[in-house]
Amino acid sequence: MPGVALSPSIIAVSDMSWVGEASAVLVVTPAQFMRGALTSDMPKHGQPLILCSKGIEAGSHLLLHEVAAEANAGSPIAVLSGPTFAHEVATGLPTAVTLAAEDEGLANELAKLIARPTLRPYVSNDLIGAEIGGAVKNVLAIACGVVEGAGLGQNARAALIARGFAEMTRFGLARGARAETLSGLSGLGDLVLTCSSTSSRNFSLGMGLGQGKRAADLLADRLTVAEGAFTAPVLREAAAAAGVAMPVVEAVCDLLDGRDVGSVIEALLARPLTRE
Ligand SMILES: NC(=O)C1=CN([C@@H]2O[C@H](COP(=O)(O)OP(=O)(O)OC[C@H]3O[C@@H](n4cnc5c(N)ncnc54)[C@H](O)[C@@H]3O)[C@@H](O)[C@H]2O)C=CC1
Ligand SMILES: O=C(CO)COP(=O)(O)O
Repeated sequence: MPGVALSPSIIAVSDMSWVGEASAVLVVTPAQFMRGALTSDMPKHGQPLILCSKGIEAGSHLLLHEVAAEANAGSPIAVLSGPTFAHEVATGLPTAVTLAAEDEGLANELAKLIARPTLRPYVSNDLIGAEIGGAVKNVLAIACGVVEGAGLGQNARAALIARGFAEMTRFGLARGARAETLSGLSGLGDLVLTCSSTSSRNFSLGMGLGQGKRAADLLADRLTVAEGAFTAPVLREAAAAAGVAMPVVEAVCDLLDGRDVGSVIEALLARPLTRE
């Protein structure tokens, strides 16, 4: 974000030896690189790690707080997640977020560190719920982008948000999340944000797919990460392992794998009728 100054209380580093100076570490690498970043050259000073990335680790199906606990045993862990387009936060537009830690005392302490007049953290002790909301909504945002790109209308988008939220809730509950976290800022809040704006990289990736472009070409052109593209196949596997049906997530995987939009939408709509 050229032209936007970081607060002097935040130092951005790629040289991990600086980390010792910090009172807390905001971890912001793309989800699939978090284990590597925390394992490699990061000195272990035991400060709280505040995980800001959204995803599920490929292969292990672990949530990122579980990855961080393995990679950096002994550091207290918190998750910061919610409807937060970075450019809006950076320019001081009003924003509310979930700040979750198992130890609510730690969450309260970190909330005081992070809060600003226009940035309002709400604390929680449901790490699982906070992470699943953020990871799943990225995949659903791709689906909503497809609806936009393919010109399928606003009814379809609203249906996808509601049915996608049902999928998020089923998967979240199966993995131990609490329903009220999933319907809060880091779940439904972030889902609504990213499913309705081209500011979302996931939504705009979906728009390209909806216009018939190839996923590989769209991803090759990107300078920044669209996490949903990496989360989708992992989520499909993790949902199958948990015995949870996620048809919208499966449809996104099919599109990312190159199936054509028309046949994927047709198959989604042709599933047997069922109870809400
Ligand atoms: N940009 C946004 O509005 C928000 C982003 N997030 C999440 O934050 C995470 C990062 O997103 P952005 O900063 O927007 O992505 P980005 O793509 O702009 O930046 C990612 C950074 O990670 C670095 N990186 C890439 N591979 C790496 C590796 N192997 N090891 C260490 N560093 C590596 C890149 O050089 C880059 O500086 C994602 O999980 C995203 O979902 C969460 C909330 C809002
Ligand atoms: O997570 C985000 C906002 O909360 C950013 O969304 P995108 O990664 O889709 O741009």
